[in-house]
Amino acid sequence: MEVHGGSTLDEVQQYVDARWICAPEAFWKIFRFTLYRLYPSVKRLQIHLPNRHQVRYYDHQRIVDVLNDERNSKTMLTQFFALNRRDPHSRNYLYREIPEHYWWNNKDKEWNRRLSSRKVIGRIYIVSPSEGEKFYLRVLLSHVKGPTSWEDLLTNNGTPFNTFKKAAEDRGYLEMDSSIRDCLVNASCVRLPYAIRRLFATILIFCEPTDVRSLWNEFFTHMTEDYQTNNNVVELNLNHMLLKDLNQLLEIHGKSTKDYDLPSLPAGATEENAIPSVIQEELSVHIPDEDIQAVAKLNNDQMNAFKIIMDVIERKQSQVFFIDGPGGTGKTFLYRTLMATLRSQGQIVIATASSGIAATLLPGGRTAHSRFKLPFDAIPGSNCDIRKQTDLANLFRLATAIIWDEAPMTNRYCLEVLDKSLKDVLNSNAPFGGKVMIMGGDFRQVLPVIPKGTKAQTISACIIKSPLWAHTMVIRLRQNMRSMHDHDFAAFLMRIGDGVEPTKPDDIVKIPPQIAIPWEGEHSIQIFIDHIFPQLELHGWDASYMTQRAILTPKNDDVQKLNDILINQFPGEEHNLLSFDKVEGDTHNLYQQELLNSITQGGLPPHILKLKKGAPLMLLRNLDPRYGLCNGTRLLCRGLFMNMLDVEILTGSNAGKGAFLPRIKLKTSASSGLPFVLSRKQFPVRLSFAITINKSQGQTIPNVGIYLPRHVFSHGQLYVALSRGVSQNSTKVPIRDGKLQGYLSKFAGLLEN
Ligand SMILES: Nc1ncnc2c1ncn2[C@@H]1O[C@H](COP(=O)(O)OP(=O)(O)OP(=O)(O)O)[C@@H](O)[C@H]1O
Repeated sequence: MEVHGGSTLDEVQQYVDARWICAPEAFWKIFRFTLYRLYPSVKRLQIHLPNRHQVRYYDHQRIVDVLNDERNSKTMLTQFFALNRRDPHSRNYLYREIPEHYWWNNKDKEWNRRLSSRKVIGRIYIVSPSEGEKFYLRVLLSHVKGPTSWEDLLTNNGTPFNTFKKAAEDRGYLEMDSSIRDCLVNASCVRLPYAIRRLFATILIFCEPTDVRSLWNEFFTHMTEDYQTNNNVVELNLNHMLLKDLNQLLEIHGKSTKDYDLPSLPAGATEENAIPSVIQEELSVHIPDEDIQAVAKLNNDQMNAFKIIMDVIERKQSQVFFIDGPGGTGKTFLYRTLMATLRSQGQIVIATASSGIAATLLPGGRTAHSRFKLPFDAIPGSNCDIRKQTDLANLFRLATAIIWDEAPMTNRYCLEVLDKSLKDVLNSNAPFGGKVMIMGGDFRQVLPVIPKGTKAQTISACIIKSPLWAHTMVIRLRQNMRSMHDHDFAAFLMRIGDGVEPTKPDDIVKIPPQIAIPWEGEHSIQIFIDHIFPQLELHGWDASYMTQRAILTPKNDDVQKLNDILINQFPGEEHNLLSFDKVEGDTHNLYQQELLNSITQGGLPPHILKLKKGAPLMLLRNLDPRYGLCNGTRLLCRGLFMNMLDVEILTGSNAGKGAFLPRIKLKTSASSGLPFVLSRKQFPVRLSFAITINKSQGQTIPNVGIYLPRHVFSHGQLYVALSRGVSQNSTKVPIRDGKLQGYLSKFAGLLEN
């Protein structure tokens, strides 16, 4: 609106003139009420290169005087260095954290200790990457605590650097072009050729290397070292052997060496009549001796199930089974016995499970999604990606039985999609194309996850709601073998699982006194930790100690809090490995690093991965399910480098084996609630002293702690957590002593935070 006419345009005046003040606003102003308020207040922090800060002066001042005035040499940043030189307390903070503890005295140009508890947030001014050194200075200031001078900031481990970029690179704050090569260089020092081949395949799939051929040339000898020692073979053969091995490793992710810039296998190198690798792989699954001998150990229920299933197989009939048993009744034990018996007769059993971690407990186990090539979101009408003429279809034709553990966690449509596809591939109208299908699980445990779904939606997604359920023979296992030496505990678990344990108001369950650790304040958390991880400082590197224990809690935030406490108590030198975060397609750098680094999500590794050698980890991606590297696999950190982790597998049928992990790009999913896709390049692991309850499903944890600062949030979680334990004496839950409605007792749940 233009109010003033005339040639000169005064925007400010126009705004003032055009203002309309309503009566309430007028009153507000007349009575001088506050017009705006910002809490917590935000303090903007100056950033500049050495001697490149702004200085303000009046026209009448002489430049020489301005330059000689000592006040003009002082800025928030230079005074931050000065503060760190004189005050040891401030050295615990980053530049941006300083305003929370000190206030900027502009008159004296110095940082003074803050006495009030007013909350203040510090923000360093934004610097674009195009500003070069200033940008790298900001990167350093965002990560280095307590620098005392420019020189201090430019020095790492005693080595001085002449640019901020080099100093930031040396500290591991910048992504280096050579990171993939460095990863392979580190791995080749350990000299485990099979692990280097596996790492090479993982890099091809997850790291998008640009110059594959030069990596191949450089690390060829390291990848083929064991071929040379095992066989007296010539270079060409080595080439073929390596390509074939890589092909097998890539196949699991639907890739082959042809997809990369690698030498090609000559036509004759793949024998026409050779057994296809998917079938060969199933035929060569290792059969553990203890599984073959396990038939003699089966209890009555297990033996009954074993006989019924074997009878159907021997008669070459088809049937769908569901092994229904509460946690610890030996469902996995039964599948392993069945598999060992059939496999030792040369038959093929396809072993799958709904979760990666349950799949690793079965020899040759794979996740159902990857083995059946199920669509990501199965809906009625979708199909598995199994084509009739493929080797995979032949594998299903040849298989004697299919096992699907933890089936109740799966959406019923997955089951129906598989049924439809197998009918098509096997040309049969019988359920699952006439195959013997052995599903199993426990409906007391975690059910299919329907994001933001109601209880009714969860129930209707259950497999029992599928028409296939009518064709399913349910076989029950009743005896709890996990806690068979503690009958009271087994009975308590059954009552919790069946929902018949009496509850107090707010659905709080009374916990038996042997399990309870009374909550007497924050120090009780240490007592709790000491129960589960006794003498932790003496057990760095102890794989058997680590596999025997874990703390379970419903939420990721609490997992992180407990892991932080435990890693600080763990012996050894601490290493902080930082992720490289960016927003997909953010060419204008709209999102600042601090924001991206602060994003934490269940499936993402943390920005700062605090590690010590010998500490337990958990893998967050299905890197190589055949080799036991699944989402949820527990690992032990044997060695760590800037771009490579050397780990040992702790759980599942590959326990004890080693692997190398590269940094990989992990992205947030559409359900993250973020308005952008965050891409984080980090090792796909987290610490695993503490894990979420959902990740523990299927595992036996002899010393288990359950930390419930708040109610469990989904069906079956309390039961899953408690049923990981073997007895009351080795299961611990901190609880709050409380008097509830005149009833003095101990209750699970609700610790004060
Ligand atoms: N017949 C048996 N003899 C000896 N030990 C057994 C027997 N059956 C099961 N176990 C042991 O009991 C423990 C629990 O068994 P398993 O993991 O098979 O139970 P599960 O029903 O699969 O449990 P979950 O539902 O929690 O996955 C394991 O340590 C297993 O070795």
